[in-house]
Amino acid sequence: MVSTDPLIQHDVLQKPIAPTLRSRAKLHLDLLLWDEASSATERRRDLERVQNKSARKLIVKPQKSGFDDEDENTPPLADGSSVLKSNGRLKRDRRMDEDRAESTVPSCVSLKSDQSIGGDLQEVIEGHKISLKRRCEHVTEGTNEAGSGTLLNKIYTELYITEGQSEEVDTQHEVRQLERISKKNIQDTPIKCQDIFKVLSEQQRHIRVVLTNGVAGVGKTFSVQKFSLDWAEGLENQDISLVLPLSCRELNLIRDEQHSLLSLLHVFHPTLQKIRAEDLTVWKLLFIFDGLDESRFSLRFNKHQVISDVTQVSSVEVLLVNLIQGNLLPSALIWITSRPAAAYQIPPSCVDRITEVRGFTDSQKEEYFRRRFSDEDLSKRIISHIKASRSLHIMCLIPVFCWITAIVLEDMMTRDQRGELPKTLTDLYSHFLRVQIKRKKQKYGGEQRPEELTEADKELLLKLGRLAFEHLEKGNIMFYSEDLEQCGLDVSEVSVYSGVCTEIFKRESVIFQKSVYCFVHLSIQEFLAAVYMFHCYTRKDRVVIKKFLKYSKPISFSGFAGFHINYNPATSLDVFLGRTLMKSLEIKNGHLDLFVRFLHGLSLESNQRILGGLLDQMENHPETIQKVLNNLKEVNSDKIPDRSINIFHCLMEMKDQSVHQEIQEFLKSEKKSERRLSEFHCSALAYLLQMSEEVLDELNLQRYNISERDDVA
Ligand SMILES: Nc1ncnc2c1ncn2[C@@H]1O[C@H](COP(=O)(O)OP(=O)(O)OP(=O)(O)O)[C@@H](O)[C@H]1O
Repeated sequence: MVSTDPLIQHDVLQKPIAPTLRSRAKLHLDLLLWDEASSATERRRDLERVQNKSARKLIVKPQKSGFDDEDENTPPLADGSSVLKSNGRLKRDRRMDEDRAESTVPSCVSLKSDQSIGGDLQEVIEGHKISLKRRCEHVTEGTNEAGSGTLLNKIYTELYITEGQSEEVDTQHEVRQLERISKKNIQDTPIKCQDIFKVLSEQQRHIRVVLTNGVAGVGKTFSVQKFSLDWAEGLENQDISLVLPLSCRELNLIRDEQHSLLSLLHVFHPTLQKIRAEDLTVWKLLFIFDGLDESRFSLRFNKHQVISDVTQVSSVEVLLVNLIQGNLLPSALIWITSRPAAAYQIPPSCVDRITEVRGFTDSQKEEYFRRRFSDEDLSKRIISHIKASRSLHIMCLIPVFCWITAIVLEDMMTRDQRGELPKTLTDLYSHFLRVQIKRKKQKYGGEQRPEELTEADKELLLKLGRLAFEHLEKGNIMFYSEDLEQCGLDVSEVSVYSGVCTEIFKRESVIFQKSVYCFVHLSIQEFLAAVYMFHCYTRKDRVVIKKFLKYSKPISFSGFAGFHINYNPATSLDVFLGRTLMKSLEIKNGHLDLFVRFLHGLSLESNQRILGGLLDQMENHPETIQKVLNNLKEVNSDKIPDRSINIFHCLMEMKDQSVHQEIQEFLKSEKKSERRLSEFHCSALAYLLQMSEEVLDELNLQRYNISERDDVA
């Protein structure tokens, strides 16, 4: 029936922020050796030539074309509703008509426009292609050592992407988004990444705005990188004149500045310094906004300044909204990627196509490992190990887990003493940290055996843990050197653990004068934060723990009601973990869920051992562990039905099989069960059924003793 594998919990990837650490090659402005004086006349001539040539077929829109009459009547700062009603819908419909006309034009016409672009303009495009290729062809995946980047094309594995949205977007928590991915009954139409702007059926109209959803670590940024590289190498989408990736993470850095669209492009794509406003109107542009979830903008589609001129200065968020709505450069294509919980920020009326990156299929998982390891024998062994462990196999649906698994298994397989294969997330992440410690030792030397930690190592890792924890609480994923200093870290210390925390945005540019750091993936930040918190608990650091738990309100825990009143960090593990769980359950978007799961996992001695002395080994009395397990099972989950699945995950992290077994028995029993299935059991049942490989012919809920509410749920 349902899998007996204890850990089927790839939902880790809830909300991470995983920076794909692209290599940021320096941009060589000197590629473009422009002679300003001569190019001006030349370019005007080119422009005229393009406009004349394509007047009949190509719609070359000056900024206000098509809507001038309306725009003139529109006050620059329009009240949202009136903008939307008087301009938004009407404009959109009219634009659609024009766009439809445009979309019937075969792509070669656009290509013709490129060909007719004169030498200087063509040179800008070529220069931009070279620069973009440099930026996209390597991936660094957690190491920022010079030259260490892998070629994207070597490791890039085709992803399973679908058109349309499989279900209503869950704005609360991405755990369920991930679970949804593995449901087998979703209607979906696969689409190739390079085709997302193509009209694929007669029913479809011109595709101007595409929104790509996908849970964290599923490969959105990689897709953007691959799309851009293929364009830059002249392989795909050559009807587009310029592909312009703008990561939201980077845009955050100029959140408080005022820019025009043109100056924004100059800042982020210095190779385009020489382009002018009129160039933008004749070229077919694609703007890619990667990682909307990471943006700190508030996109106000209902009330904003209307901008239709690429030289008009405003805030970045206003420029973004105008681009998306089509007020600014109405013929430009827009691609936005986002984790599902943040996608609601874009009104559906602005979006022509929604796609969803769903991760790797089983065969793609295998291909990933084959591509990753040049040693064929090693990749074969790794693939068969993953297949043998159902939990790992399911986790590898999400590419970032494939990456962590690959690092851990490569190390385990090439060691003499392999040890037990990781079965829980805490296991997997503890091994990941161990491998990073070992790599650091091998690289920077040290007298001890590679996995032994000195006091200085411990101190450094715990400082990183503190950084992770303090910023996790605040919801921060990026840090500046001041933040490092506040935790007693300096830049050189962080760089020795570049596989864990690393510097991003090394690009030379005026706006990036400050170095910015982040953990290689949010799940790694969550893990280190849990390591730090567990350390504070074992060291009885009352100040940190009390501060963390201070604001948590009591939730009804039938097993230990009232303990919150007299909480004392020196008391016991079960009380500490119980309070932390309560705190996490109070947070609606679940941003401490994974942290709490790791914290429960770290209470097991077996995981503490993997970390090679980083945590003080606790004398865990079996009774204490049993108390923690009992408490988890006794949480009154009726009050938190949406969140009870995380309690099940905590049990799994502690390698407790009892709930799993109970569910199995429920499923096997022929006669109607006497015992009432609680909300908690229902969540666990639903979860296990979704993750199971076996398809049930029938699930008759009437056979189970559940409340009506559960039935509806
Ligand atoms: N197509 C792919 N081929 C090979 N590896 C991939 C692929 N997609 C993703 N990965 C691996 O997964 C990691 C995370 O991917 P990526 O950063 O693209 O995810 P994301 O969806 O943008 O996540 P987030 O929402 O957290 O930013 C990459 O660093 C890489 O190791």
